[in-house]
Parts: sequence; structure tokens; C-alpha cells
Amino acid sequence: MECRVLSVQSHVVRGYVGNKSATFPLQVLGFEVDSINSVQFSNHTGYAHWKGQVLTADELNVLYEGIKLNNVNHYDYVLTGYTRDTSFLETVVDIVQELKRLNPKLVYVCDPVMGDQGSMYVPENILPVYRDKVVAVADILTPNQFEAEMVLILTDGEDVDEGSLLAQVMDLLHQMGPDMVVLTSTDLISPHGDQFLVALGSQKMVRADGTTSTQKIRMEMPKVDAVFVGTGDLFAAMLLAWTHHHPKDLKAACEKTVSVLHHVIKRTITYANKMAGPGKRPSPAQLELRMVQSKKDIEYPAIVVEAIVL
Ligand SMILES: Nc1ncnc2c1ncn2[C@@H]1O[C@H](COP(=O)(O)OP(=O)(O)O)[C@@H](O)[C@H]1O
Ligand SMILES: Cc1ncc(COP(=O)(O)O)c(C=O)c1O
Repeated sequence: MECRVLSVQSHVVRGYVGNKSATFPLQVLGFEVDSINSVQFSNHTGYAHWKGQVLTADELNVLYEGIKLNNVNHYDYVLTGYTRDTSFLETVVDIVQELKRLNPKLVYVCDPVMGDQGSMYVPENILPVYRDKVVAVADILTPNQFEAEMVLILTDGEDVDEGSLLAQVMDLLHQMGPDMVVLTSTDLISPHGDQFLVALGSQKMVRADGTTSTQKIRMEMPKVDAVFVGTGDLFAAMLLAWTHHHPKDLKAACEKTVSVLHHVIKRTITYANKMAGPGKRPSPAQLELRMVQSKKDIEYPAIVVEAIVL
């Protein structure tokens, strides 16, 4: 049976963020992907220059209307990421609610892209829309630590830099709606040292007697000293794919997700460093994710990042 995803994310002419980062890997894994481009930019906004167009809420409605008139508005998943506009995001919520009425099993995977390391990179008025409307309809939520703290109105990372407190943060997010929460990057220090990036995951489980519990895991990945863009989008897409195959096994889904990320990042940094030359830091263009497989890939052994059940 085909599995169809509606992915509402950015499009870039050059590079790999948003739909460019999510669609191809999902297709490789056998998913049908219908994409709506929330923006069409020349490149991601981390370059010195970027140009392009932003889709309005009305234009989004027109596209959805066309899909609906042809009675092909039946989806198994909705995936959303980078959005700058409040009314656009509110329209996404309306569409998700309608699609959920048509398919009560539909799973909404939401990456609430707002910022990182204490600063917002989308307009601040988007925050209340995520907090009050979007999180409630999301089934899987993939914030980084900063975004999770913003949704919960926590002021800064100082209060929540311990694993046990971040576990509470994930529980609070569960209470707002999502059955699965993955903090894709945190300020936690790995027992293996500061060369590792720590991510946490939590999945709500219903026991046979109807009571609920959560399974929590920790993932540690070797940290690469570079800023990648599009990795959050790839993470959310891969989590969608691997939770589809392992719906009740958070550890397996996250291990596969993070292994893909690790593989792509390793391939990207190897290429970027080669392009930049000895001792030079790669440019944003050189750091574009290497998505297309090449024969060289066989030089990299299969990478498996293991998650720890907490
Ligand atoms: N510098 C890095 N080194 C290693 N892994 C990284 C790095 N940056 C991102 N990742 C990978 O990408 C995932 C998503 O991280 P990130 O891009 O920070 O998400 P977001 O965009 O949601 O903040 C991480 O869980 C990790 O697997
Ligand atoms: C156009 C666009 N889309 C998406 C993203 C999100 O990228 P990431 O997956 O790293 O969160 C960015 C980040 O700058 C962007 O500029």
C-alpha cells in the first residue's frame, strides 16, 4: 500500500533545505511525497544574499482547493517545517484538521522551526501560533532545546540543562498533544565528552489497562565543527519514515534517523573540507548537504548510532 505525505516546506533553487532536503530521501524510502513550497528562495538564508517569493495563506488555500476538487486530498502524513507567516501557519492547521477528519489515522509531523542557541530566526509573532494552535494537532514534534523552551514559555536554557529536567520538558509537551517528542539537539554534555551532540526522545505508550507511560531515550552523535542547514528538515523527514516502519519502537526509529543524519553529515563535511582547502572553513555553499549518492559512498561503512533507553 502506498504511503502518501503532504510536505509543506521551503523550496530552494540551490542547495538542500525544506522540501529539497525531505523529498528525495523519503522517495528513496518508498514514500509518495506531495510538496507545497511555503517559500521559493534562491538558496537558504544563511548565505550572504537570498532572493525569492513567499507563498501567502490565500495561495496555499488555492493549491489545497485544487487537490480537494480532484478528491485526492487523502494523506497518511503531513510534514511541516520552516514557516515565517502567522496566517500561513494557521491555514496549515486548518488543512491538517480537515485531513485528519478525512483520515483519523493521519500522523502530523511538525518541526516547529523558530530558532536555535537563544535566538529566533523567524518573526517572533509565529511563536503563539505554534504554542496555542499547532502543537495541539501535532502527533510528532521535533523541536531543538531552544524551540521546546519557547513553546513552554521557559525563559532560557539555564533552568533545564539537566537530563531529568529535559525529560519533564518532553512530558509537558506530551500534555499539549504530541505522542512523540524528539529534542533534536540539546545543551546536555555527553558522558563521552563535549565532542558529542546529545538528542533526547520520548514516546507516549498506552498500557493494556488504558493507563499511559512514556519511553525515553538519549542519542549521542559525534559533533562536527561546522554549521549545517537543512539537517533539522532531514531529521524530521527521516523520523517520519522510520516511525512508520517502527511505530512502537522509538529506539529503533531514532537510531535509524540519526544514523542517516550522521552518514549525510560525514559525507558533507568530507566534501566541504576538500573544496575549502587546507586550514580554511567551508562556505555555506560548500556545506550544502550531500544528498545525492555516489560511488564514493561505498567508501563509508554503514554508520549506526545507538540510542540508550533511559
Ligand atoms: N554540527 C553537527 N554535528 C553533528 N550532527 C549534527 C550537527 N548539526 C546537526 N546535526 C544533526 O542534525 C540533527 C538536527 O540538528 P539541527 O540541525 O540542529 O536541528 P534544528 O534545525 O531542528 O535545530 C541533529 O540531531 C544531528 O543529528
Ligand atoms: C529557506 C530555509 N528553509 C529551511 C531552513 C531550516 O533549516 P534546518 O533544517 O537547518 O532547520 C532554513 C534555515 O535557515 C532556511 O533558510
